[in-house]
Amino acid sequence: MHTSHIYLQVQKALNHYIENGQFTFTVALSGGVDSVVLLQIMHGLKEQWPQLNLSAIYVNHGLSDNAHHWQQFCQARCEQLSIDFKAAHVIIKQQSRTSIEAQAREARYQALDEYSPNDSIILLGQHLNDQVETFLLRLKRGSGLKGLGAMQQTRVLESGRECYRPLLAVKRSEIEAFAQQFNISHITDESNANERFDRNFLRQQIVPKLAERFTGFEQCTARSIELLQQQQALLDEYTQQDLAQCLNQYQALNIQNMAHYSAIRIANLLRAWLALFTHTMPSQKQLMQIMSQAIHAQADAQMVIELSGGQIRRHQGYLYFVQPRPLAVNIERVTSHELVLNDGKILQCLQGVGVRAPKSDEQVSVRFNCNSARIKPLKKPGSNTLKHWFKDAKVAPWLRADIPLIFYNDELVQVVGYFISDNHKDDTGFIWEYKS
Ligand SMILES: Nc1ncnc2c1ncn2[C@@H]1O[C@H](COP(=O)(O)OP(=O)(O)OP(=O)(O)O)[C@@H](O)[C@H]1O
Repeated sequence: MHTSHIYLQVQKALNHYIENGQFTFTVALSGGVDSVVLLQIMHGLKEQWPQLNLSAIYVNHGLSDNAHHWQQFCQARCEQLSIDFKAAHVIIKQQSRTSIEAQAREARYQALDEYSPNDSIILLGQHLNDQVETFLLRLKRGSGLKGLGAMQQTRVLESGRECYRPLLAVKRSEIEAFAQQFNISHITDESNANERFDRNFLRQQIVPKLAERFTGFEQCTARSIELLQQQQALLDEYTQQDLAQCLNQYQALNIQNMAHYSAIRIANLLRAWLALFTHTMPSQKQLMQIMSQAIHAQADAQMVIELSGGQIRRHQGYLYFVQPRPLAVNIERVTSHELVLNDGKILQCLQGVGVRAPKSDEQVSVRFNCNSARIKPLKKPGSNTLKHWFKDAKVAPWLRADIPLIFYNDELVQVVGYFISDNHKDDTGFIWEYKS
């Protein structure tokens, strides 16, 4: 076993972890030939790397009548090899929009993340043929560079934990031959034969024909995928540079800085910018709308583009992505020097240049969204409404409702972060600020 090609491939693939002192691995064990062979190889590698800390996890989706049987099979296999085993049960809530397979996959990755030991790398059994099939499925959907790049060898889960696919360069036939040679039993999922599923159709009907006609078809496709992934990585680097050029500290995009870019470069930048806030990307039509309205329209035109998860708005030469937030709640009768607002931010009252202390008959309150309240700000020519002063200070309209306003009875004495009342100014008074 130790000299077989596939064993050496896995050993080579994991070397960089071992060299960096990472010895803890969890095999995502489905009972299928790929992950069972992977488990066996990892068990073999333990002789060579005694520090290896191995475990295995089976995710029971409860979708097949056989799920329990598969779980028992995985458990028994691990007991034979003295490998720690865990079964995680997940409940798939049927949602209409996504396929049951996609939901099961998502739930599976979540469970693998949640139930695997904290410091372990999760090992997955996907191989070269899975990769080729994924590529062809994406081709059929009309994917671009990123989609055709198919599966990465490493996948980072929501928590930051790594999944790794050490068999990605190994052909299915080799894995099956290995299982046969070393008499490794495994489960066969009958649904894999059903050609109603596109992947099975490609596996059974298409890839064998292509491989018969074109020698080395799978390896050549894998080579193309590798090149596509490299080109995507390169593009990502350039995209990061563009973002750095155009983003301000509020994650708003400077329109002028990107206006001289080509249309495809702007579209790429917009997608990368939106990905900072939302998983749902705009359609091609929405993207064109953003480009024509946001970038090329009159500078002073009001603009709101609704996307799922938020709105794109333009203000003072910048594009903002505005997400729905809970309405700020007033706090009447302030008695403390530290307040927790309903969005979780903390306001504190410090001593210094600010407004005088309230008199005994003055009630302090924090209010929001009082555009018609009047104030004469320090160093401003006269008294006017808050709406006027916000405009004067170029505060984006959607940010105004979140700015805390300090009142003494019904008199506005401070607009936090912006103005203090000239009439209440005191060099040894009080000033309200956000606690960082
Ligand atoms: N029920 C399961 N429990 C634990 N691990 C699993 C389970 N099902 C699949 N895996 C892991 O995922 C690998 C890929 O399996 P499979 O190709 O069936 O999954 P998929 O997620 O639908 O595929 P893909 O991610 O390629 O679209 C397996 O080799 C195994 O490591």
